[in-house]
Amino acid sequence: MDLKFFSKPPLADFVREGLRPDAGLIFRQLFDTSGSSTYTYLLGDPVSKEAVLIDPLKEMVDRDLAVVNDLGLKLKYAINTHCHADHITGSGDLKAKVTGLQSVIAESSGARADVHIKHGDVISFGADSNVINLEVRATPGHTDGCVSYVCDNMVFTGDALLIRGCGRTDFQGGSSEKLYDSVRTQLFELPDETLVYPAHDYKGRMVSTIGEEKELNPRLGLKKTKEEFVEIMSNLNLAYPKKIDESLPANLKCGIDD
Ligand SMILES: N[C@@H](CCC(=O)N[C@@H](CSS)C(=O)NCC(=O)O)C(=O)O
Ligand SMILES: [Fe+2]
Repeated sequence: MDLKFFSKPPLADFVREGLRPDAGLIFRQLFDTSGSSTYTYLLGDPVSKEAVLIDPLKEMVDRDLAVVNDLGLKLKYAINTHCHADHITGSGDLKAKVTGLQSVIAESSGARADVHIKHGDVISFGADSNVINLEVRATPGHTDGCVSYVCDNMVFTGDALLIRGCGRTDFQGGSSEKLYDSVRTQLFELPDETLVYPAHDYKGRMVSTIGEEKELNPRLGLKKTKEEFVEIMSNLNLAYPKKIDESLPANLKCGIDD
């Protein structure tokens, strides 16, 4: 086995040790089987029980809240990596169901939210003795308002970097040149062991590492020049997401029905 690609399993029975040896981090990766192949991530502090969801879906809010309730967690934020084109965010429904919950998205997305974040900001939750930080890194290119969130040895990349792929760049102000620069300067600069958790996978894969993607990503791994990447992206010929016409307007309003 090539040890270069071996990383310590991030989860011990889904409770990761290491962030704080005495406390850890509650972590769940939840998958939408209804069509969008979206991953929603639940991160929680076992001490204070404060928790956040990254990229919740409207259709899956009840599933997410069941997990949150089972674990005795209190949701503080519904955090979005970008204004999604293929599904409606669960942020609006979560706000309606969870008192005090705040929605989060990048200011540059142009979408409505309670909290607008930008590159360099830090989103914090958890107890004073176990503060869990998400560092915001702007990773535009799939959309202009895409951000990734770094939490200790994990990065939540949204649609900027997918496992052995990346987000498309043919709508929502997408730019292949920008995406290449974002991945190279903001994501590939992270340690190779950093675990990559994307917003989607269409082939059943769940996690990768920065080291793997640098070596093996067929679109923008280190062997690819920007020119080669732009050429690849201009020939993807993907069909538009089926729900784009309902998703974009709804997500610009944070998924809240007027
Ligand atoms: N078939 C799906 C949409 C698939 C798609 O376009 N996915 C996006 C991410 S959601 S905006 C993407 O960037 N894909 C990149 C790729 O290489 O697949 C649907 O109809 O919803
Ligand atoms: Fe997207």
